[in-house]
Amino acid sequence: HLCSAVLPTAPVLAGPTAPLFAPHALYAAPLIERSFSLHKTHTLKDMENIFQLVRNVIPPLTGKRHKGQDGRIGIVGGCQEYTGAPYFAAITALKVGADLSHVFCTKDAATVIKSYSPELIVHPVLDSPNAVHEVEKWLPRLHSVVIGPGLGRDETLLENAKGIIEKSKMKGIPIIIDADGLWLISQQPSLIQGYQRAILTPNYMEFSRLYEAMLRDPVDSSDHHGCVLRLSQAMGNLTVVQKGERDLISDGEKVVVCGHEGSGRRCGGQGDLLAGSLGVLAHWAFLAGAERTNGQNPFLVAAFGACSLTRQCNSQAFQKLGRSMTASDMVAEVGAAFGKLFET
Ligand SMILES: NC(=O)C1=CN([C@@H]2O[C@H](COP(=O)(O)OP(=O)(O)OC[C@H]3O[C@@H](n4cnc5c(N)ncnc54)[C@H](O)[C@@H]3O)[C@@H](O)[C@H]2O)[C@@H](O)CC1
Ligand SMILES: Nc1ncnc2c1ncn2[C@@H]1O[C@H](COP(=O)(O)OP(=O)(O)OP(=O)(O)O)[C@@H](O)[C@H]1O
Ligand SMILES: [Mg+2]
Repeated sequence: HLCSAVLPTAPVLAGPTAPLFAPHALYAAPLIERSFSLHKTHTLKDMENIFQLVRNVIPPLTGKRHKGQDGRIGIVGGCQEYTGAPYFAAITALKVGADLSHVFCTKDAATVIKSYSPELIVHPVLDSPNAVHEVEKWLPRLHSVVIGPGLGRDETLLENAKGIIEKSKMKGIPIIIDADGLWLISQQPSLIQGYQRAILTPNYMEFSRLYEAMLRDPVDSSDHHGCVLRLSQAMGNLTVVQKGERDLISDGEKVVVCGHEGSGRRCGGQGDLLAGSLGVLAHWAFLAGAERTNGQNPFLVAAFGACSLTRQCNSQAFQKLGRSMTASDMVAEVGAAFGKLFET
């Protein structure tokens, strides 16, 4: 069933050198041509496999677990200008299946974010003089942290985010870096370089900034594949998710493509849903380990899961609302989209 639903946008696993099939050609070719391609079996197998790998890491709802076991996620972001982004990330983490979702934001953003949702735990600490310590106290209770949605670019806040990244690394916690967190990384790549429990989720601009900072070259728009691979390698093989018409996910060894059908609508906040869902999936995949992911890098599997989920939410919300669809409408689709992709 899934095969036919996602055939035109099948994920592809490819190595850095001479892959068995050329992913670009595969995507450029019309469906009919691809169906007769020599590589059909290989592609279908990979596609089914990677969805199956996502399913493998999802914890079963057994009734024997206590609150918190399926995920306690921290979101670092939210300032005077941006209160939506951390909200979208945090609420999505809950709707994907985390038990608790914490937001660490500035004082003036906190009341606003709390008023969006009673489900979120909101800490107004990010602009306090001892912000890093205030967040550090919570780190032993968190399974993953998402740094950057709605963080803004205030120097003090970026400095605090830096301290939080350093403390999270010391604890070995998976770190998802998005939005203004990526701005910080572009200025100081060594902050995260080589930490393979980190996942970067750049959009077009964020990717260009990072790539130029690391490779000292502009992005080669005729070779997205090579660019994402090289950026991951330059960062020390952490996972990079280049968001776009197709999402390219790489750990410097492989490139996984997610071209799952979404829609033409690009409202703000979609990336925040991706970051929040990845917070949970990264924890689940990391906990499940390489055995459950069939030897594949768990973070590649988590990223593929989060990308396909976000795109499925986009597709479902768009079918209902068309052009008026916004990020909140996508949040409302998380449950059904997750069920459709991973639980049927
Ligand atoms: N409701 C909210 O509070 C939201 C807040 N947001 C926050 O806003 C802050 C800035 O995020 P931005 O994503 O705007 O980051 P940037 O300040 O890097 O801006 C990206 C810019 O690139 C442009 N762009 C995007 N794709 C492009 C493409 N393919 N080709 C050319 N230009 C392209 C966009 O129009 C945008 O102006 C972050 O803190 C982010 O989290 C966003 O997440 C959106 C929602
Ligand atoms: N052209 C596109 N076609 C289909 N899906 C897309 C396209 N561009 C982005 N997406 C999807 O939208 C999601 C968010 O990507 P996007 O590039 O909008 O992030 P962003 O700019 O960080 O968003 P945000 O407004 O939340 O900051 C990703 O899951 C990506 O797969
Ligand atoms: Mg973004």
